[in-house]
Amino acid sequence: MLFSVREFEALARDRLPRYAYDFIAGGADDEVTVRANERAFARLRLLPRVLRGHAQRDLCTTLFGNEVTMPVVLSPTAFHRLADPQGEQATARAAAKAGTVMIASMASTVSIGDIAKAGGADLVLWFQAYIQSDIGITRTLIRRAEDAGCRALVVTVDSPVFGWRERDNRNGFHDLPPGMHCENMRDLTADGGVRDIEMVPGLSWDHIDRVVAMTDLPIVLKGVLHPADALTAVEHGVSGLFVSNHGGRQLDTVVAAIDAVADVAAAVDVPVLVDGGVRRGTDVVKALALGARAVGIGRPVLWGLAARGEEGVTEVLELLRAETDRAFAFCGCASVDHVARDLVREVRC
Ligand SMILES: Cc1cc2nc3c(=O)[nH]c(=O)nc-3n(C[C@H](O)[C@H](O)[C@H](O)COP(=O)(O)O)c2cc1C
Ligand SMILES: CCCCCCC(=O)C(=O)O
Repeated sequence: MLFSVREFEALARDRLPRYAYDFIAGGADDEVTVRANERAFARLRLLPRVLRGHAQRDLCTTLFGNEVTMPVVLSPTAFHRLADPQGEQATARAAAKAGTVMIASMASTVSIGDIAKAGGADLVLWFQAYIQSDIGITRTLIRRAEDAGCRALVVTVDSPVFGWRERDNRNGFHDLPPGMHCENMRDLTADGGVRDIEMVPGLSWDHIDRVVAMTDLPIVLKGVLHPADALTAVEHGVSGLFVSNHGGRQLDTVVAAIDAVADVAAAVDVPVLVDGGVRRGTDVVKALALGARAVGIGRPVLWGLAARGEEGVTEVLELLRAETDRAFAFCGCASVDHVARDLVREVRC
C-alpha cells in the first residue's frame, strides 16, 4: 500500500523508462517554476478553527453545472499511453469512478470519442484545446469533443510557443514511440493522416472570440495568471478561468500558480480553478481558501497511472479525497463553502 502522492511518484520513477519519467516530471529551462509551485504551498500555513462540531464533511461542488464529488479535477496531460498501455481509457474509468472531471488533452493518445466510451455515462469529460492557426481544424476538433459528449472546453493560452524542455532534449525525446499517436489529430491532413499539433505564436483575443462563437459549451481559459487578463477573458464571454503555469513547463520563472489565484479570483465573478504543485489535501484547502472553486492535478495522475494503471489513478484520487476530508475536519469546515480566506497565512521560509 502507498500512503502519499510522493510514493506514487517514486514507484512511477522505478517503472518508467527514463525519457518518459523525465517528460512527465520535467519543466522548462531551469525548472524554477516547477519547484516554486510546490514550495509556494509550503509557504502557506493553515490557521485552523476548532470546536465547530462537524462530524461529517461534504466535499461536493459544482463546476459549470457539473456536480463533482470533490474539488479536485484531472488537469489535461498529454500522452497517457507513455505511462500505461490503456492510457487515457484507464484514466477515464478512474475519473468516472471517483466522480470527478477528467479534462482530456487534445494531445491524448486515445481519441476523445474512445475516452468518452471508456468513462461511460458517469464520466464528466471536458476537452482541452490548443487553438490551431487553421480555424477550420480548431472547429473540427471542437465538434469531435461535442460529439463525444464533452461538457466544457478548456482553451490553453499559455503556450504561444513550446517550452524549452532540457530533459527531453537530453533524452532525445521528440516523437512518440512507434504505434502511439495524438489520436484527436487523425484524419486532419489532406491524405487522411495524423496532423501535428501547432503552437500559434500569434494567438490573440480575436481567436478567443471565434472559439466562443463556435460552441455553446462553457469555455475555460487555462494558463491565465494576470488579473487583468482574467477580466478581459470574462469580457470576451469566457465562463471560467484556470490559473496555471502549465506545471512550470512553458515559461520558466513564472510565479507559482497558487500565488496568483487570489488576485485572479478577486478580479472576476466566474469560477476559478488552479493547478500546479497540488500534492496534498492541505494544498486543496489552501487553494479553496484563496478563492479557487477547485484544483487540478497533472503529474499525480500520471504517476498513479504509471505505478498501477487505472487502480493507481483511483488510489491517487482517493488519497487526495481522504486527505482533503481530514484537512476539512481539522480546519472546522463542513463543506467547500466553509473554507474561508482567514484559514491561510503566508510565512517566510
Ligand atoms: C506530462 C504533462 C503533459 C501535459 N500536457 C498538457 C496538455 O496537453 N495540455 C495542457 O493544457 N496542459 C498540459 N500539461 C499541464 C497540466 O495541465 C497542468 O497544468 C500541470 O501539470 C499542473 O501541475 P502539476 O503537474 O504540478 O499538477 C501537462 C503537464 C504534464 C506534466
Ligand atoms: C506538440 C505536442 C503538444 C503536446 C503538448 C503537451 C504539453 O502541453 C506538455 O506540457 O507537454
